[in-house]
Amino acid sequence: MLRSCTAGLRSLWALRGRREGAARLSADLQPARRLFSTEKAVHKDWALPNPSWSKDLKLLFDQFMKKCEDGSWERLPSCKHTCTYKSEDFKTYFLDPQLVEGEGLSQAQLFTRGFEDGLGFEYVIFNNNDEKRTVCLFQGGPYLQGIPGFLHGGAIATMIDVAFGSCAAISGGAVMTANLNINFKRPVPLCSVVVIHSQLDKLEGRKLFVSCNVRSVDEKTLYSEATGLFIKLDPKKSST
Ligand SMILES: CCCCCCCCCC(=O)SCCNC(=O)CCNC(=O)[C@H](O)C(C)(C)COP(=O)(O)OP(=O)(O)OC[C@H]1O[C@@H](n2cnc3c(N)ncnc32)[C@H](O)[C@@H]1OP(=O)(O)O
Repeated sequence: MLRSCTAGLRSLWALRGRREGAARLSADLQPARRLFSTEKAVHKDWALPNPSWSKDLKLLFDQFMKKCEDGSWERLPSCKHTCTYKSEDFKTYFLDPQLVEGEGLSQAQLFTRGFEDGLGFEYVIFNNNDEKRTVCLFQGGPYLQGIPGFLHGGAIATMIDVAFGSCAAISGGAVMTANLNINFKRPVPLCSVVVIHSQLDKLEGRKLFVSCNVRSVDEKTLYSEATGLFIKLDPKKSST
């Protein structure tokens, strides 16, 4: 395992070197890195394959893209600068308008998208709105190491939180994490791909109860199980 991880790291560093030219993305990948615009800015969609994605991740991505064709599943785009996930709701209800308008948020970016390709969180989330569940395909890079050769538990918790957030948002819209419970059953090898299956178990007023499991690509290894409580934000309340 360690040998394959070392090989993975070596190829990541080689990749990094190759990318230090003027063209950051290779020409053939530029169409895949779709750009889409909002009123204010142009944002890159990070939930698409890049050269650091392993064969496993690309294969699973293709399988889920196929499932999207009949509309039962949808791939969630992902921006560094929170152009998705109804960020306007959060701004309206929870942020000081001066902070929003001023320089305060100009440096802000999504924690999980703050790493160079392949070094941190590589992931894509697919939603099944009818079944109120999500699948998150996640490859944790070398900067997420905890004990040598394995992912940091905090990185796994982060990814579970993000996957849960997307799952809860299907029914709740703008939600926040109130509680997370994680059982870490097996360590996750660095640079491997895991699949996080999340589902909404119960909706009770503003409370959304979710659960998930984190498994290897072949589903033989159960790495973690978790439950979470998300609260639908109340526009009449302020968190500050
Ligand atoms: C593109 C981006 C995609 C990224 C996805 C990212 C996902 C990441 C999401 C996060 O990490 S959010 C950051 C971490 N979370 C926080 O910082 C939340 C901090 N907590 C709060 O702001 C408030 O506690 C919260 C908004 C969650 C709830 O406050 P409210 O005032 O709106 O609700 P309230 O306290 O009235 O509680 C509503 C109900 O939930 C229950 N509740 C709240 N917190 C609970 C808790 N921790 N455990 C159990 N029950 C809880 C509470 O008892 C009550 O139950 P009942 O309706 O039955 O009376």
